[in-house]
Amino acid sequence: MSVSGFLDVRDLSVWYRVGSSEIRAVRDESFSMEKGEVLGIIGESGSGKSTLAKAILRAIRPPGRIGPQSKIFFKGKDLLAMKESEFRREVLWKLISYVPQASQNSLNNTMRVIDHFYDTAYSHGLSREEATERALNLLRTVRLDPERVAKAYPFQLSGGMKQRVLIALSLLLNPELVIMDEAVSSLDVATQKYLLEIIKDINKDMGTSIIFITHDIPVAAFISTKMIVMYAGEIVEEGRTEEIIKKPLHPYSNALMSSVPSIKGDLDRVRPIREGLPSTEGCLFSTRCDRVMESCKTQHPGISAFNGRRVRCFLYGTNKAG
Ligand SMILES: Nc1ncnc2c1ncn2[C@@H]1O[C@H](COP(=O)(O)OP(=O)(O)OP(=O)(O)O)[C@@H](O)[C@H]1O
Repeated sequence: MSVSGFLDVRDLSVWYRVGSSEIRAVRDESFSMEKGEVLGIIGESGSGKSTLAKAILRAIRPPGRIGPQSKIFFKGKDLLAMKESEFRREVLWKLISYVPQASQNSLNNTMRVIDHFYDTAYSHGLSREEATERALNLLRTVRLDPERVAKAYPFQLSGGMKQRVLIALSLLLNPELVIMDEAVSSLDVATQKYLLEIIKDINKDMGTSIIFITHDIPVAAFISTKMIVMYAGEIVEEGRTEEIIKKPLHPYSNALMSSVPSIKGDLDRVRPIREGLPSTEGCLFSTRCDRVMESCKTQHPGISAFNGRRVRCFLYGTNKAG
């Protein structure tokens, strides 16, 4: 697979310990991202999307662990090999920042909005004047009234406004990559649309690259230029968003697209995804796949290149059965 020189994730595995057993949340996955892209990561709940993001942010805490062979390069720097203090000083917020899942609750109701900006600014050596100027500009960028909102307390703002504050905050140190985890999920549809347009403008006008994690296919279709589809900790398909939306190749991607009315056809053609747990043998999706073959039940498919995409399925590429 190609190497971008921007973000290159190699052989990433993440385990969590639950009681006496371990869950493999990301299974030896590799992918790249180019500067300026909006990379959408989609998949059902529990497919490993947030874990992937947390690994890039070095936020997997024991008893969770990252496999020793895993590498995450950002502009050539091996993030997992850095000292924790160096990562916090040189990378977090400055190069890579994030808007966490359920993030509206991450603002402190006893602090004014501007104080949240000061907190991050001080820890990175930015003066109060500089922080104020940047904060007001960023609040304007996310289409908030800067003077009024800066002085407000989070509990005085609507959900959509709080989310915009968090996006502004994530941009304070002008990072090159922002990871947004379910950034619009808790909002009503009209507010979602408004916020997605703001995020698109940030990508276009500021050149900020974005990893956008969502289980919402229409949202991913609207915002992303490239897409990764995850199932049970594996990347099952990767390619340009418009191509995956128009013609999903992997049976799981196809099932996802067919489960959404606004993406493919009318309501009569909406099909819920067949229920079932990931298989413990062969292809993980074989228990739910409507194109399952005998080989899928015993052999595990690797991911292979096919028509400008990568697909993990025996129907395509060098994996193709027969
Ligand atoms: N801290 C944790 N301890 C134990 N298991 C975890 C932990 N965090 C995630 N998991 C498990 O790892 C797997 C992947 O979870 P993850 O949150 O990455 O998925 P996701 O696709 O982001 O789903 P969601 O949108 O629901 O967060 C799931 O089986 C989940 O239960």
